[in-house]
Amino acid sequence: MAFVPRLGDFILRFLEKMRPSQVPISCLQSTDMHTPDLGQDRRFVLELPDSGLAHFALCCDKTDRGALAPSDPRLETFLLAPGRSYSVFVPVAPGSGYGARIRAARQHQHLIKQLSQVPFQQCQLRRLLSYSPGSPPGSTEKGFVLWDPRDCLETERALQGLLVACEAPRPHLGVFEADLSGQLWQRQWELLGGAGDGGLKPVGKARVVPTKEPQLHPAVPDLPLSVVFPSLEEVRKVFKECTSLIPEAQEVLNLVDKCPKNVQKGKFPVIAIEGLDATGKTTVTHSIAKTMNAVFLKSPPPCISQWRKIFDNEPAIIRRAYYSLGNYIIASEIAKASTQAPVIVDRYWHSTAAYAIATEISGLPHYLPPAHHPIYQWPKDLLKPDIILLLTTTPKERELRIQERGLEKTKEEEELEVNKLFREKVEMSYKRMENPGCHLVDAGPERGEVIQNVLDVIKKYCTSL
Ligand SMILES: Nc1ncnc2c1ncn2[C@@H]1O[C@H](COP(=O)(O)OP(=O)(O)OP(=O)(O)O)[C@@H](O)[C@H]1O
Ligand SMILES: Nc1ccn([C@@H]2O[C@H](COP(=O)(O)O)[C@@H](O)[C@H]2O)c(=O)n1
Repeated sequence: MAFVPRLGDFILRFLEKMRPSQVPISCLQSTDMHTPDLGQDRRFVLELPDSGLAHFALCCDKTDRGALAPSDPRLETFLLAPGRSYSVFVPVAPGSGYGARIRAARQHQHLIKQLSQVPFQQCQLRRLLSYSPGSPPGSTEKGFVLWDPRDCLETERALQGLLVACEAPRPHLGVFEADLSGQLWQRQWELLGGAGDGGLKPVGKARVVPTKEPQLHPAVPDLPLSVVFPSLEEVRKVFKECTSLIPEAQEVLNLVDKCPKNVQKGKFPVIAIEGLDATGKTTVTHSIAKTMNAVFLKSPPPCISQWRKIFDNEPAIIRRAYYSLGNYIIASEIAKASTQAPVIVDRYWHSTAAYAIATEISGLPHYLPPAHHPIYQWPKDLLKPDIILLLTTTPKERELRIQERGLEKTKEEEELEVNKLFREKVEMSYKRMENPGCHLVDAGPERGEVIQNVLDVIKKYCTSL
């Protein structure tokens, strides 16, 4: 409660400093907040420190009370923990296309990057997703809760400065607090006007009420529009929107457009090798390519690898589109090569989809889309391999191999190392892929044995050999 006058005072000071003559007095005096009409029924999913998910709505009179769940003490425990919790959202207008979603994704990533630096290094960020039940896919909005354990003015000031400096889409800010009865509320602030107006305006407060957990993680319906694109046409649309922001996107598109479309494989077998990093894919693919006299290919292909770092640093929607396009380029190379010899591919579509699903679905592995969900299907317009092998090994063995190898790691590889749950989600997603699904191979034994096991599986299932 002490926060309210403090935030009000601060905003007064802040706005006065920014534009003394243009401070909208009405904004600064509204300490008698009302419960806003939040219009559409928006719900929120918060990833808790133990990777559980807490679901809530912001309650106004029109909230569907039938959907409310009994109280969830985890929400109070987390959002009212000593210190201060802020929520930040990047809005996306309903029905927006890829352009608006890309801008929102970049804004979200920019905020996350800034909030991992000074003076926020004492703070913690938790993923928060907002969605409207029953709305068409594409309506989820990404945000986060920033928890400042020290509740210090410096954090508050820096956060407001960061948000006020944001171009469109302008983020939404909320601050959590309890009333005297212990009820959890969110106080909401609007960023004012254009860059010249710089400031925040209190717009009201809403009760935080737990809601029932939906059957599917709310990010699932959006996956085909955000990271697991079902066709080349969809990925192209995403990348086309990127060309004005990232010139290299046009270079990638030029290469894709040179490739023949809807290609078919030749008479020789096509084998894809998949697995988490350091499970031995490169070792296996090189060795069996030699044994089988096969052509070795790798996704993403060398012709676009020079831009990989650029796209790896972009938000998921752009990063995944890059890898998807890489798969379509590789497909045309597979088509050509498989008319002459067997083809071995180091990573392909399953890598793109499994990592994407695991990254987008917050919380524990059981929140992943269930087995046989359409998201695990192979894209209809992408050349299918004859067989896909998934190399698996224990986390300990992988760690050993990573240490021994000592190469530079991608951000995702670093995450795999530290985040056991992420690793489990990638592997579980791999195992749920179907049509074609993966044949599992234990990659734990010594190299020779793994390679022999791989060759045995290929011989058993690859009838065209
Ligand atoms: N069966 C094995 N036993 C012990 N070490 C292995 C085995 N297979 C591969 N290695 C070693 O483990 C390290 C990782 O192997 P490799 O590069 O083949 O994995 P990868 O799956 O291709 O990794 P990434 O996906 O990160 O490129 C290498 O140093 C390799 O020599
Ligand atoms: N077809 C692909 C290939 C790779 N990725 C992403 O790249 C990372 C691993 O690549 P390595 O070269 O280190 O094996 C992994 O994090 C994937 O996200 C992909 O998405 N699709």
